Amino acid sequence: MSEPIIKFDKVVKRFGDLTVLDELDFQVEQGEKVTIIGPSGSGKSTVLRVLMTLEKINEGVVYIGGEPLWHESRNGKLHEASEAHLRKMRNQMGMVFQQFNLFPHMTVLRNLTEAPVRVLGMSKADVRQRGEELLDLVGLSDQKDKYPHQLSGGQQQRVGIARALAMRPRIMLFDEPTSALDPELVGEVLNVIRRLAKEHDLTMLLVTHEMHFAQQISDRVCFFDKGKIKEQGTPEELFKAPKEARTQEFLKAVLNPD
Ligand SMILES: Nc1ncnc2c1ncn2[C@@H]1O[C@H](COP(=O)(O)OP(=O)(O)OP(=O)(O)O)[C@@H](O)[C@H]1O
Repeated sequence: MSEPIIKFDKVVKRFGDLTVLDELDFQVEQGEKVTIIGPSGSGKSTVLRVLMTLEKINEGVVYIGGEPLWHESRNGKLHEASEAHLRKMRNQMGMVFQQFNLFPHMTVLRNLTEAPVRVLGMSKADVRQRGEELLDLVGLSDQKDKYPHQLSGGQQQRVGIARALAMRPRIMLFDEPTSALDPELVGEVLNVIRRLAKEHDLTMLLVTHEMHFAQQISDRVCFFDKGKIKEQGTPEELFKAPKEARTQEFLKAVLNPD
């Protein structure tokens, strides 16, 4: 098998005395769609935030496409990465947050074109065309001249997805992308992610509380508990025949809350 596109090698992340990632070993293959599920506080979002270089790690090494994320190799040794290295590595990833984080003073299309022009130095014409294609992909071609406050939460989140894709990432990270939405708007966002997963060769890593969706979309589901992967497998294996008592208990609680 080729080199994993994401690899966590004994990664430790602490906040003060609290160990949030506990010598975590975790890998994602190129093109794989992986979902992380688990109880609140188990470290799920931290995995994504570490990848997006929003949280530093304390120990271990994270690799993206075989290259250390938080380190640079000099004279055969790993040293703390420079800001330029972090920026280069971060540009390989796109992240969709719970809160959509759109630029409020920019139109929908400008939200998509701003960073590719400014950060990647792409031509305005190319970026505009790509932006329009992406708005088509998320079903919002007719909204391109509106401002974020004129859109529903579901529409804003679809712009958030298109905006992340506009940076041409190799890896898409989704951090509970529907948890801030009214229930009737969840479906339209999940549909867009489902379509992306099906039609594109992107590597996708998702944290979600939507178990049914995780089941449908994932090649692999990882159950996190206390900063480690307690159990992982295909959706079929994990949801239909979980082996660990902790996984069984968690799934029972979330699938049959009453
Ligand atoms: N900046 C921070 N400072 C201190 N503690 C933090 C910080 N960020 C996260 N934590 C703590 O780290 C732990 C793991 O957080 P994380 O957000 O990764 O959990 P999670 O599994 O995604 O949970 P949830 O499902 O509730 O979002 C939690 O106990 C959280 O309170």
